[in-house]
Amino acid sequence: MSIEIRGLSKSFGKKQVLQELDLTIETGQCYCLLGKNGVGKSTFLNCILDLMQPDAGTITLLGKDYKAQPLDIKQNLGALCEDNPLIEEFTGLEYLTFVSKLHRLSPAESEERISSLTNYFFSDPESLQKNIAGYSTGMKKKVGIAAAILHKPQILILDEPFTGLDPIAAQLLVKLIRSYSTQNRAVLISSHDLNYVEKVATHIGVLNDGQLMYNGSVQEFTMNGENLIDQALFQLLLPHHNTDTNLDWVLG
Ligand SMILES: Nc1ncnc2c1ncn2[C@@H]1O[C@H](COP(=O)(O)OP(=O)(O)OP(=O)(O)O)[C@@H](O)[C@H]1O
Repeated sequence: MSIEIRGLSKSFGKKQVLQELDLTIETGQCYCLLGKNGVGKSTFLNCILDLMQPDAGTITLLGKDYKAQPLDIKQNLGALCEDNPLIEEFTGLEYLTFVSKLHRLSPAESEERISSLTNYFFSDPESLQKNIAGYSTGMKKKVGIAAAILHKPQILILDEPFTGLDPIAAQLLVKLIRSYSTQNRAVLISSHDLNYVEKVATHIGVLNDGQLMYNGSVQEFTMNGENLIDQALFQLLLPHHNTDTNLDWVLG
C-alpha cells in the first residue's frame, strides 16, 4: 500500500479540523478528496506532506514511517501545494533545473525531462526563459506540476491542481494523471473541479466535520455511473448545509 493514515487529528486552537481520521490508499489509485471550503482538505494534505505537524496519529508512506525515514519517503513523494511556492526570481527553466538538482538527476536526464515536460505543458517554451514573478497563475501552476513530477515519484499529491489551468492544460493534466496512477504509483488530489475529478478519480473521499463521511470507489459513489460526481456529492452534503437563507434583497 502507498499511503496509510491512522488516527490523524489536528486542531487550530479550539477548532478541531481532523478527528482521528483513518485512510488507506493503494498503488494504482487516484484518490480525490472532496469537501466544502474550510473543511480541512489542505490541512490533511499538509500533514501527509510533513508541512504541518498533526496533534496525533501515524502516517506511513510506501511502508515507511515518516518519523523514522523522512528522507527515503520524500525522495519518492511529489507535491503541488495549494499556495504553490516557487522561487520567483528564477526563470521557469532555472527553477526546474534547480529542482532536478535537488533530486540528483544527471544533467542529461534533467535536460531531457525538462524539455519534454516543457513541450507537453507550454505551447510557448520561450516563456520559461522569463522570471517566474511575471508568470500568470496558470503558468505558475504548470511549473509547480512539472516540478512535482520531475523525479517520477511513486506518490504524487496535488492540492487543487486544476484551479487556474486553461482547458487545454487541464486536459493534458487529466491525461498525465490517468496514466500516472495506473503505473506502480498512487495519486492523491484535493479538488473542487468535479468535471476533472470525474475524469481521473478511481476513489473518492468526502471530508466533513473532521471525518471522511464517504471513503470508497468512484463506482460506488456514483452508483455505477447512475449519478454524476457532483450529484452524488450534493446528495451527501446538502442535508448538512443551510439553504434557507433568503437573498431577495440582491436578486430583486
Ligand atoms: N495555520 C492555520 N492556523 C489557523 N487555522 C488554520 C490554519 N490552517 C488552516 N486553518 C483552518 O483550518 C480549517 C481548514 O482549512 P483548510 O485550508 O485545510 O480547508 P480546505 O478544505 O482546504 O479549504 P478550501 O476548500 O477552501 O481550500 C479552516 O477553518 C482554516 O481556517
